[in-house]
Amino acid sequence: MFSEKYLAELTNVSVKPLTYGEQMKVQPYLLKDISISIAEGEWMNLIGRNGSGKSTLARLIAGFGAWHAEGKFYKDQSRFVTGQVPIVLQQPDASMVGSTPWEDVVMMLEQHGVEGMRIAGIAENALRQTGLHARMHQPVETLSGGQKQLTAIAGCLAVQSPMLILDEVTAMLDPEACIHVMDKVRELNNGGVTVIWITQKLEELAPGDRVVALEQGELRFDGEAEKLFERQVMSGLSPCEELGFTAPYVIQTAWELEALGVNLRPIPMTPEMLAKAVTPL
Ligand SMILES: Nc1ncnc2c1ncn2[C@@H]1O[C@H](COP(=O)(O)OP(=O)(O)OP(=O)(O)O)[C@@H](O)[C@H]1O
Repeated sequence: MFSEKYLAELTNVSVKPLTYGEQMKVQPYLLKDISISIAEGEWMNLIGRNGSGKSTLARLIAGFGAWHAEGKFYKDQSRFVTGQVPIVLQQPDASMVGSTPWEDVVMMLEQHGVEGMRIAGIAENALRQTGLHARMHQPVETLSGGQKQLTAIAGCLAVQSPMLILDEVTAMLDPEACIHVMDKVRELNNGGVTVIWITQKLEELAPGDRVVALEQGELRFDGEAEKLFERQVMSGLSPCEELGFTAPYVIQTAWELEALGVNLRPIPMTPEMLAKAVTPL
């Protein structure tokens, strides 16, 4: 159930590329007729294949980008200090400007015109929130990819954005770092920060999460993660399969069990949930 208080709302939004000619013929729209609302405190996963329009949608919500957009777009400007939503990108080095996490966050605050006397306290707090406090003076080149991503996230938190957009931030991290970054961002979300989590890894979806799926710039699914994986009676396929995504191993196992007549609804999304669902009471 999504809250009534929207931070951003798009109604029938379409985006056309700025360049015309050949590109317009192959791809007249980058996004087509998108209606979507993002409630305060929500965790929204945005999924889709390469080129489906995820980053375009993220940049539109964030307030960056150069295209022709049409339709209605509302953002609660009173909640965004700078009017823009910070985006953390896939490449850990892309967002680092300082030579240590401390310097990076301080520079972010200076850029946003935060009063000098307040900067140290805010920076320290943001680095503590992301678990980087003990490493805040460590040279950037000695930080791991995950620690760099957490530094970028700390910078976003420091400027008090009520929303964070994370664009495939775990794509270049090892499995342990992925879990660490994900846990930290979940913690921030539990504390009230609205999160748009862009991913191609469906194992990152958690039970009860909202999932929004794009295909060739069009909205193809907006609902709970469990529904993405539930096979329909008529077609025998789940929205996940219809969209051509590979389901996580635990979901594929659940489908096999369902085919054998085991009733598994809601569909178990973790190995623990699956084990519990098939264990006789
Ligand atoms: N400003 C622009 N002008 C023209 N075309 C653009 C522009 N921005 C993006 N595109 C095109 O729009 C399509 C969607 O790109 P986008 O980066 O949003 O997809 P994506 O789902 O994030 O892909 P990926 O997973 O590969 O990052 C692509 O075909 C891309 O080339």
